[in-house]
Amino acid sequence: MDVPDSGSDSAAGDSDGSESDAPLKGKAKAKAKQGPTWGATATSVKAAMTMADLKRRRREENKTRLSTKRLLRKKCSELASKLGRSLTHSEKNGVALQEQHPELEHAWGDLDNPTPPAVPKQVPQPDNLKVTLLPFQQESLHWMRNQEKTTWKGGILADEMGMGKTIQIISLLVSSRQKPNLVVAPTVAVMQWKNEIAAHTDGMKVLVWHGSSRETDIKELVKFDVVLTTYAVLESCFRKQQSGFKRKGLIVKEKSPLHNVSWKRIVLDEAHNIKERSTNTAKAAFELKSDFKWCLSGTPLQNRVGELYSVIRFLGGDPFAYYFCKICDCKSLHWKFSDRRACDDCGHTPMQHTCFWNNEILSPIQKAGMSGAGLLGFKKLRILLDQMMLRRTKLERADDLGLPPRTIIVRRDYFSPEEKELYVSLFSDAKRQFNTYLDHGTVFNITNSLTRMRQMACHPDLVIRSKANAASFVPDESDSMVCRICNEFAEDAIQSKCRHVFDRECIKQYLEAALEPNPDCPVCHLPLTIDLEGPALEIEANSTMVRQGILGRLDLDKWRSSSKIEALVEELSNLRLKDTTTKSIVFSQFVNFLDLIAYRLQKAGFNVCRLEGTMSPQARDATIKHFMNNVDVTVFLVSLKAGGVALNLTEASRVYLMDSWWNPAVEFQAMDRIHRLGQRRPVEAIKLVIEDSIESRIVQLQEKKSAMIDATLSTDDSAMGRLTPEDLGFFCDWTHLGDARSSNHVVLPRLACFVELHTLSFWTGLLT
Ligand SMILES: Nc1ncnc2c1ncn2[C@@H]1O[C@H](COP(=O)(O)OP(=O)(O)OP(=O)(O)O)[C@@H](O)[C@H]1O
Repeated sequence: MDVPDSGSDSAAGDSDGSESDAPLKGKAKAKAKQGPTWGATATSVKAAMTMADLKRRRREENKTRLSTKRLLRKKCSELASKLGRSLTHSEKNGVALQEQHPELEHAWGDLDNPTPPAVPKQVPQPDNLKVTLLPFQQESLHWMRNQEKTTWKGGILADEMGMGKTIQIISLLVSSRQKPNLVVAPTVAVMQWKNEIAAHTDGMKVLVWHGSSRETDIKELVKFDVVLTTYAVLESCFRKQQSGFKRKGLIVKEKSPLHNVSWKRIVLDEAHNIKERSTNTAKAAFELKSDFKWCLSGTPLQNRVGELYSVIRFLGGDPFAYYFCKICDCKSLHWKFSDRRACDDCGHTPMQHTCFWNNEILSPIQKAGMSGAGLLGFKKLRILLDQMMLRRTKLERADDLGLPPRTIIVRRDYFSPEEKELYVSLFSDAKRQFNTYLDHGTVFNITNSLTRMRQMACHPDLVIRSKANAASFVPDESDSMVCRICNEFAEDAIQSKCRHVFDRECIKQYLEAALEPNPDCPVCHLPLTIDLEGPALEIEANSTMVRQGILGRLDLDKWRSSSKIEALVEELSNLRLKDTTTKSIVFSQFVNFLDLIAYRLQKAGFNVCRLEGTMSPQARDATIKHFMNNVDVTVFLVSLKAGGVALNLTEASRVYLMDSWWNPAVEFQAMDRIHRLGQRRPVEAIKLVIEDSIESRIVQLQEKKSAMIDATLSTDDSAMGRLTPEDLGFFCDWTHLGDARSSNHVVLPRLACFVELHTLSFWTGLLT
């Protein structure tokens, strides 16, 4: 018998597919609540009915549907005449949602006269906190206490980097001392948290929950005031619990202690680590249980407005993070379609379900930019952020902070004639490949070409003498750890199912910039399956596998520097002439480039030290202390991937960014390692750009992204004016197009997240 598809006349639902493997919960309860439904589970219901019953019921349902349709049409036309324009798809969806979920009508309050956010007051310093809070920190303590009384039960503390978010959360923990609390932080920040808690509290008990011998007894964990752990450990525990792991040929599942404790508070430090909602790390965070939840990030928005969904989902924002059914009262935080055809709770199709966030904010901004429905989307986003985010900038709170000024300078240099010739040849090659791709649809690896061009702008040897290109190349054990995209020793190495090794950041870029939705492995061209958030490949302690730097492949007697390295030498030499005590940090994401810089600077008489991702935590700590405590060590060469976040390096007052990164937030994070509380000298951040290369284009993109971030996070309306509707479309989240069916091997064929990179027009513009 025919079962009518109740969804045939409705618009598409909008899952990102990210929760398709969510556990089945409350199914029976919900079904009982909804009554019999059409769809996958309808057969047994039908069997129990007589033919007459079925016909009668169908007639009744059709009647209801018709009258609902008529009602919706009427409501839509009323709204359209009120707005003076035809309704968008999302707006029609919104009308349908409100019909089934009347509470949504008031979700935004009065859009024409939004309630201004409450102004936080200063509360007295908590007695048992050993550091004196600055006035703006006393205000955030007031705000946090109040937030815990709202339906959000937490929020996002998004002060700029270096304003002391750690101490602000510690003040909350001591002001209402309850346990146990969980802090999840990047690995480099864990010891910093431990030290700050030890230094500023009255003996709070802290457990660093890391390493293979960590405590598994939940009864022991709950005895601590604060349990500190990392995103990698959180993800790994969740994976072992959900999917299990192989032991003696069998799949074993292991309970995750972190997910089986009911925490008092959970704090996600550098919460942008969960920005991709479909990753295992984000899902692992979503499944944690606590009374109150806090997110800390100086850069909560890095690429796209859509990234904010993850933190809203983590906080459990109702109704903003929920999926709603358009034809019944079903509502869920999870995308629950076990059979991919019918909702586990209500039985209606995926087409009938809509994520409130996507419908109200993301789609309108994505489709209409900053006019009409898009502008309304931005207004709603502002209202939402005002409810649950506190962000102060260093400029706004300059008086409280007493920080010296920070100047950002872009130094523009040009290639020498020889460098230019090499660059043009590389560029022509990429252009030729691109044209063949356009004409014949052949394989074209954009990321490889982009990386080569960026490396060429730093020093031609990074391309010509890369391992893959070196004439005298003899593979050794360390080659198994070379990233197959940038040909550098992979500092944060992950492996694809086809067993190729990539630097995590490089393969992310590759996937994000792909022209086709499911890009192949850039090496073997098999379908690419890789867990972007999986643990990094480990180098055994007794391994002979050490990074063979580029210097070993060069004839140093004949070696010549590059325009960019000479620009740095000039900068540092001028600085040394003025003041021998000023210390500088030099960031690059290419460790081979750091080798060349180190060689050249040592020849110029500078005493340097360096920090790389392959160093153990102890070695990192020792190197940082060496730099901080020795006056004659004036230059610290730091790999951007290893030392770009969470470090306090206030002994230095100059930062040099040697190569441009697509995401400006990464650069801001790096610059703010020195511009933070504790800094006494004026700070300068100098970006070195080769003007006649791809780098000048990257700087343009960064400016657009910064404008988008300002427009979203601040109340600065002029920032919005710097963006075109097309820019806004690019910045929105397309992850719902992704296929994230497997929780362990997440493939993210995202199309738009790399701003313009995915568009043919970008490439045509760049390569003509
Ligand atoms: N009230 C205060 N008095 C003295 N020092 C403070 C105070 N608040 C914070 N600090 C110091 O400021 C430095 C920066 O703090 P913290 O690392 O918490 O900043 P943050 O906002 O978390 O930065 P990021 O976002 O870069 O991690 C730390 O050394 C901290 O001890």
